Amino acid sequence: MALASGVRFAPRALLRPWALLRGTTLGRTEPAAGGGGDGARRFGSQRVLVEPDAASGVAVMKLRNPSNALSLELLTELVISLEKLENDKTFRGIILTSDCPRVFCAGLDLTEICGRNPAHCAEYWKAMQELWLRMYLSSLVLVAAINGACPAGGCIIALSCDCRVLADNPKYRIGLNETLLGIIAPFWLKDTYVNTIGHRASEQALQLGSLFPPAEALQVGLVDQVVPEDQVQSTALSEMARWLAVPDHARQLTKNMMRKATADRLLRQRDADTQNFVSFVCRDSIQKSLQAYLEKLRQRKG
Ligand SMILES: CCCCC/C=C\C/C=C\C=C\CC(=O)SCCNC(=O)CCNC(=O)[C@H](O)C(C)(C)COP(=O)(O)OP(=O)(O)OC[C@H]1O[C@@H](n2cnc3c(N)ncnc32)[C@H](O)[C@@H]1OP(=O)(O)O
Repeated sequence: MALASGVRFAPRALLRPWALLRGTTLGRTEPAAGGGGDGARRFGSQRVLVEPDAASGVAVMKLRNPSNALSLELLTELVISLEKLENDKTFRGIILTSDCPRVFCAGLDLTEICGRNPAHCAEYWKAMQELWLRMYLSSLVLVAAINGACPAGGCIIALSCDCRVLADNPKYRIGLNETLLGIIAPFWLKDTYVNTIGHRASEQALQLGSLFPPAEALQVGLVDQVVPEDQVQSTALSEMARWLAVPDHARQLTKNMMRKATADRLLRQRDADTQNFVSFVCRDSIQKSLQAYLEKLRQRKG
């Protein structure tokens, strides 16, 4: 499997991705609902459903994990689906959206870093880096159709797309709220934020752990459009058409020119970033606060 980073990254899950997917449908195709014609074959895995439309060259990728928390399995399946579409010259764009009601993506799956050993935390963080690198540098047009809450790691997934359409629901807040959980966004999340909303707005939002409701997210430039919930998909398709109207080679080279320095910064320090992450999250104090936070989330549900 070609990796965004070259040779250094080899987490067990990605060296043996199919092992994680035993019993799932990844790689199998089936007719899309209401489809059946050319390009209407969907494929997917347990946690990622892909509905490709060969005629338009656009695939809709739907996340369907509980709360779409970014578990190691979800990260792995996302990378595999992305790679599959990148390698198929039929496709020029992906609309990324959620199949879970009210949640686009709940961010890092905290159960992957709470009560786990350092080796697992390292494997998990490398998978997170890998997904970000692949999405951020993807040659395809990525449009996020954000149809639910989008905190922290969820916001990063959205920020690594080229364009964001958010449903107009005050509960669907978006932002990097790490500080409120007592954790610190690593430099590459910070860089992605700065690249999108500018330095001053990022400085404020990161320190305060702001989660922006739709109107404010639009105002600060975190999303490109806010539309009624039932128009998120159609607006994402219109945005996609606008981006696909540009010749691929010119758009791709321009994207690379804009993003490469940010990605290279992580590539240069990937191991150190992993070590920082692991030593930070494995601290007793951080483990205790992660545990308390997870407990609060579970109780809130009941
Ligand atoms: C100095 C060096 C520094 C180095 C770097 C160090 C650290 C950087 C690292 C970290 C970066 C972190 C980024 C993150 O992404 S942290 C995760 C942040 N996410 C959140 O805070 C979201 C929490 N979830 C929610 O607010 C709600 O669940 C949500 C609004 C998303 C949905 O609400 P809803 O009411 O629909 O669903 P719930 O009933 O609350 O949840 C259902 C179910 O899901 C569980 N769950 C939710 N989110 C998570 C999660 N992020 N991880 C794990 N599990 C999650 C929740 O507990 C429920 O579970 P269950 O009861 O059904 O078992």
